[in-house]
Amino acid sequence: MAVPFKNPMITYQKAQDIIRALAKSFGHEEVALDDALGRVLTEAVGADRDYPPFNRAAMDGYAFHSRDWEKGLRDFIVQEVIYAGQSFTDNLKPGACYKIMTGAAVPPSANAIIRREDAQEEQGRVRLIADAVKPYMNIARKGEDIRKSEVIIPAQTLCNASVTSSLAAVGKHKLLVEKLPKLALFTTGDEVMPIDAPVSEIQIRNSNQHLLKGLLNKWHIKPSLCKHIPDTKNDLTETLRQAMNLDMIVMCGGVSAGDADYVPQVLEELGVEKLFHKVAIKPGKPVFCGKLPGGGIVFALPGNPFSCLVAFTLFIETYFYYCFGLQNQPVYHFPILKTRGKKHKLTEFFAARINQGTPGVTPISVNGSGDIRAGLAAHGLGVHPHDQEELEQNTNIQFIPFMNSLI
Ligand SMILES: Nc1nc2c(c(=O)[nH]1)N[C@H]1C(S)=C(S)[C@@H](COP(=O)(O)OP(=O)(O)OC[C@H]3O[C@@H](n4cnc5c(N)ncnc54)[C@H](O)[C@@H]3O)O[C@H]1N2
Ligand code: MOO
Repeated sequence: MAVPFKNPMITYQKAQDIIRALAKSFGHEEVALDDALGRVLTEAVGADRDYPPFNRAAMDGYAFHSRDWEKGLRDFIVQEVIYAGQSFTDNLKPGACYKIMTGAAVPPSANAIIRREDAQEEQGRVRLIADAVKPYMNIARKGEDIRKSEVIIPAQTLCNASVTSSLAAVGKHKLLVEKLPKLALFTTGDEVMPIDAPVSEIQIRNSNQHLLKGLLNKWHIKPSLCKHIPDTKNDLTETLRQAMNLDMIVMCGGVSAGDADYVPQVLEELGVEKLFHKVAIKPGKPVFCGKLPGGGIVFALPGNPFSCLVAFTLFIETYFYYCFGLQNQPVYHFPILKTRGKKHKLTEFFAARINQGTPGVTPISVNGSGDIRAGLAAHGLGVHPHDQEELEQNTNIQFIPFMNSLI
């Protein structure tokens, strides 16, 4: 009798291609600048005026006209004191200067500033000391940074503090951002207990719920439904049914080959179209991904904590990068600082840390994908390609940083 045909596992690159092809925006919404950190801007923002908007004093000192200096004048009458935010009263008379503060607008009759440290002021007069004077020295000229209407922040930018401060500078207090998906987060397993409940020797605590909440939170996504589901087909069916119309379901556990691993079967019974189940990676191999009947997507991740972290990083993050119109998930190349072996034919992802001294990454040893310390101290995942038995010390490897781990 013929041996039943076993589907070959797809590569993680192929799985990522499938996910990218399905990615879509969840729509746009307007938010106040105060709520924009961590969100993705959907509109390009231009300068509302020239920057600096006026000729700005870059130093506390004395503003005068270089013409007077060229005529050999070194002693000036202090005609007026100008503070930041304050307008001047009169144009400079010949032989006069302004005492001016950093950030103040330099009047048109002055075109150079000598620093306070390079001047001697006494009784309304000042002696200015400099080897040479060039027009506009110590003055930031109107429009020299940015011209009015010039785009300063392109669309599809992730808002960090530098972005929100630039938006604030141009008066953009309301902005259009990508909407976040409506998402359900489910963990599964009869042995998995709430973290504040007593645990017997053969039970474990629900650490993955916190792992996944934390990973989602980096994208500012809060699940609208968050539940733990026991390992029965009935419980799974009833709970999953409530989430079929959401944009996304993220779940973990119950996806491999055990007698109680009902997740893929129940999802398909509820009308989910399987996109892939099992990818040629370690850890994370049993990951499942499917299309919800309502148009959303479901990711069912393996239950082992490190498998869950790896599958989230490779597949769910890829999905978010594309849905939010960001560039590809970054992949860096670094020398590996310690030789690393592997005995199987799958692509392996290992926790790794960027070194602070010698440039490179150091693998972090853990005792397999069930080790609860798996992601501790890691900045991201090193990639050990399927066809290489050994990654020799100092060879360049691919490194996928965890979202926001490098800043
Ligand atoms: N016959 C086979 N058995 C297994 C295979 C296989 O290919 N054939 N794959 C193995 C691999 S690889 C993985 S990974 C696991 C994944 O299994 P499941 O996704 O079905 O997950 P569970 O069996 O439910 O749990 C695995 C492990 O993780 C613990 N767990 C589950 N949920 C949580 C949680 N919320 N917080 C913390 N820890 C959790 C669970 O107690 C188990 O120890 O399957 C292998 N088996
Ligand atoms: O691949 Mo499983 O994801 O090793 O434990």
